[in-house]
Amino acid sequence: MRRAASVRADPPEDLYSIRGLTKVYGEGPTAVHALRGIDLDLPRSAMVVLLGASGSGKSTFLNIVGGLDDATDGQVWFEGQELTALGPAELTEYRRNSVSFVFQFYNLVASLTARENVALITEIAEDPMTPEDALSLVGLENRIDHFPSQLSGGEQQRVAIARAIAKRPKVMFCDEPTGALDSQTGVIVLDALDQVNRELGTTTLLITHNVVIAEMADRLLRFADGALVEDRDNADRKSPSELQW
Ligand SMILES: Nc1ncnc2c1ncn2[C@@H]1O[C@H](COP(=O)(O)OP(=O)(O)OP(=O)(O)O)[C@@H](O)[C@H]1O
Repeated sequence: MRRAASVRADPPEDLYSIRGLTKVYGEGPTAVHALRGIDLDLPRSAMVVLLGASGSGKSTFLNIVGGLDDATDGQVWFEGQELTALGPAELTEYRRNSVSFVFQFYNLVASLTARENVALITEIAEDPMTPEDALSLVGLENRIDHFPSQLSGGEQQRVAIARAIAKRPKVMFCDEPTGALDSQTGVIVLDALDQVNRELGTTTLLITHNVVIAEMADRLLRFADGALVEDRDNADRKSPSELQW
C-alpha cells in the first residue's frame, strides 16, 4: 500500500529534492540494482546533462523522476509534493501537466502534418501555446504543413520538441535526443532545446553519451553503476553552436 503523500511545510527553492532514490529490478540473485540511493536537489530552470556508461542508471533515474516508473525505495519531491507517494491518478496529472519527454526516436504520427502532430497535445493540454508558436520556437515556421516523411531527421526531432513544449511543461526529460543524428543536425536540435530552456525557463534533463554536450549545461551529473559519482556546476555554459565533436 502507498503511504500518504508528504508535503513539505515550506515550499522549497528547488524544483526537485531527491533522497535515497533506489531501484532494484527483479529479486534474489538475479536482481539488478539500477539506482543505489541517489541524493540530489535540482533548481528550477536549469539545463542539466546526465552522463554515464551504458547501464549506469540514467534512464531509470529519468523514468522515475518523470513519473513513468516506480522507485523501490527513497523519495522524490516535486515543488514540495512527494511524487513517490502519489497514486496512479495523481501521477497521471503530474505527467500530463508538468513534464514532457523527448526520446531518441521521434514517434511522430506519419499520416499527420507537423502542425497536426503538435495539435494532438495542444488539444488536451490545459494552457497550451498554439502549434504554430511551438513550431516557430524550434525554427520550423516554414515546415508547419509538412508530413514527417517530408522532413529531415533533425526537423522531425524538432517537431517532437515542439510537441513536448507546446503544453508549457515545467520540465523536459530528453533521453538521447541527438542519438540518431549526425553532429551538425544534432547541434540544431540542441539549439532548439537551449532556446526553450532560455526563453521559457523549462527545466531540462538531458541524457547523452557525448561528453561534449555537457558543455551546454548549467549542471553535469555523472552516473556509474547506479550511483551519482559526479555532480558539478558548469560556470561557463556554452551555446550548442560553440560545441564541436
Ligand atoms: N525493465 C528492466 N528490467 C530489468 N532490468 C532493467 C530494466 N530496465 C533497466 N534495467 C537494468 O538496469 C540497469 C540500468 O539501466 P538504465 O537503462 O537505467 O541505464 P542507462 O544508463 O540509461 O543505459 P543506456 O545508456 O544504455 O541507456 C541496467 O543494468 C539495465 O540492464
